[in-house]
Amino acid sequence: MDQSKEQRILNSVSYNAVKGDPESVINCIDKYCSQYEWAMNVGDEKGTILDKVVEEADPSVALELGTYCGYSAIRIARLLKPNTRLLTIEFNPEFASIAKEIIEIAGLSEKVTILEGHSEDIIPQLKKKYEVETLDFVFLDHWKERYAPDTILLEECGLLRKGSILLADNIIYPGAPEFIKYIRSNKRFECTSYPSHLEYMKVEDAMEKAVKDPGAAAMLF
Ligand SMILES: Cc1ccc(Cc2cc(O)c(O)c(C(=O)NC/C=C/[C@H]3O[C@@H](n4cnc5c(N)ncnc54)[C@H](O)[C@@H]3O)c2)cc1
Ligand SMILES: [Mg+2]
Repeated sequence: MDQSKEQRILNSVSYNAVKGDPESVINCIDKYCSQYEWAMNVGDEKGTILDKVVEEADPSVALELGTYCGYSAIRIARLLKPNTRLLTIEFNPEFASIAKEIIEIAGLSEKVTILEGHSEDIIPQLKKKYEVETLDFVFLDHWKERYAPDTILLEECGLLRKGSILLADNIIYPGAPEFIKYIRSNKRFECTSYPSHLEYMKVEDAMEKAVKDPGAAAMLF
């Protein structure tokens, strides 16, 4: 049976990237996906926006929804301080195992925990099973119709605090209209849109940042 695209991405990383060097893994995936096979990694243009928001959040505990091949997990984890961690949820077992190997090649296995399963099943386990108090940063990049229900679920599970930062990919393409409607009409979130382009393409796309109760957090300091 011939290999999947994701397996071919792993092959390229395994052959071309410098072990233990996250930047070389990021560059290798971007090169492969822009030259040979398009894949739904956040990519370098939107990845730069992701980097900036992660640096702003400076998270102790970060969550990603939709690991895929681990590209954005590596972008996030490479910026995390010592003794901080990224939890990333992925329900496709093949993608989870490929991501695990790619994250290992980047030398970031200590900082990243891949939680295999559906976000709607795992989010309610984060506090007790994964010892999460609250999440400082959440990157949403899974099925777009799950963005809104999972944001509501994060709230219901008491996982968001004053100042928690959410960042959502693909607000224009494929689009996440229910999420945008929910988050922009929710007084407790301050939203910012970052226009960009679909990974490896000239198609318009955007990312949306939503900060929970920003004023309150600001008043604390
Ligand atoms: C045909 C076509 C192709 C690409 C595009 C453009 C385009 C561009 C992009 O940046 C995109 O992010 C996307 C996109 O669809 N992303 C969906 C990403 C899913 C990954 O997350 C996993 N997953 C999905 N739901 C869950 C869930 N509840 N719990 C746990 N894991 C989940 C899946 O297992 C995948 O690993 C699409 C538009 C149209
Ligand atoms: Mg995406």
